[in-house]
Amino acid sequence: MTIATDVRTQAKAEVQNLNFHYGAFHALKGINMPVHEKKVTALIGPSGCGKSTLLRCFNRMHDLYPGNRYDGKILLHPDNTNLLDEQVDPIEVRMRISMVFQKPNPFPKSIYENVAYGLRVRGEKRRSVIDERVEQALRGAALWDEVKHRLNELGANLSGGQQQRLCIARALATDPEIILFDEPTSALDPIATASIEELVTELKDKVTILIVTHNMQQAARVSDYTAYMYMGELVEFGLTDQIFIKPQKKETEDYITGRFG
Ligand SMILES: Nc1ncnc2c1ncn2[C@@H]1O[C@H](COP(=O)(O)OP(=O)(O)OP(=O)(O)O)[C@@H](O)[C@H]1O
Repeated sequence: MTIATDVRTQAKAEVQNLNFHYGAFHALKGINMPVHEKKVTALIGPSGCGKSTLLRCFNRMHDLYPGNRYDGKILLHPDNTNLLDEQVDPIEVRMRISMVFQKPNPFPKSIYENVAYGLRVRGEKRRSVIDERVEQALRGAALWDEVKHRLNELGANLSGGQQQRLCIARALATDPEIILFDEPTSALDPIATASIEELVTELKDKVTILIVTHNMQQAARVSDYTAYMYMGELVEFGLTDQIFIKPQKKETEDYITGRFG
């Protein structure tokens, strides 16, 4: 595996010798990779290579199903917490690391309550604090101006692109350190896709981002770093410009240029 990184940026997280099993199936094999702070890292590779599996390790989603097994570490800096440690509460992990899914999935609640949800789970009861955080999160997701007069309407009444921005606002509300995006635009039209891509680029001023995408142009447009995976292994990791212009491995080049995959 080839790792070329920009040493000037700090790692927000580090994947160390990560193996993951779905029962008997060995889905991730010895993954080592930094996740740079306040940068966008794209996970790319052919269908079934393990992109979503890797993403889901970061917020311990796999804990929800029996038979799944992690080995290795994902260290979250600055406190060096190993996110995969059994002693670490997955609920706490999910407060620090939020996820935005492929299909917009607002809760069957109002726009306001969708965004307030994580704060309420955290035990926040002060209405003024919740109001302020909801507005901040909706502004952060570039949705405030479109919804400020209809906060009590159901989230599901919004367009697909707006629903995805609502899910991003919900993810932002708890002030996460990392946001995981799992193919966030694959269910959206080109205009909604462009607005989500623009948002991802703006968000990296505040938060570290990891994004799974099938769309090579999207990876090239939005990410600073790219990881190319194949059959559960990390083949190459580096600055996106380098991976797309001058990859070090032939397998990466074949995938990027469409000769394979
Ligand atoms: N719940 C599961 N149980 C068993 N195997 C699984 C499970 N989920 C995924 N896999 C297998 O793990 C491997 C990696 O799947 P994963 O969904 O991470 O790939 P991916 O790169 O995200 O693919 P895609 O781009 O098609 O979404 C695949 O071989 C898949 O069949």
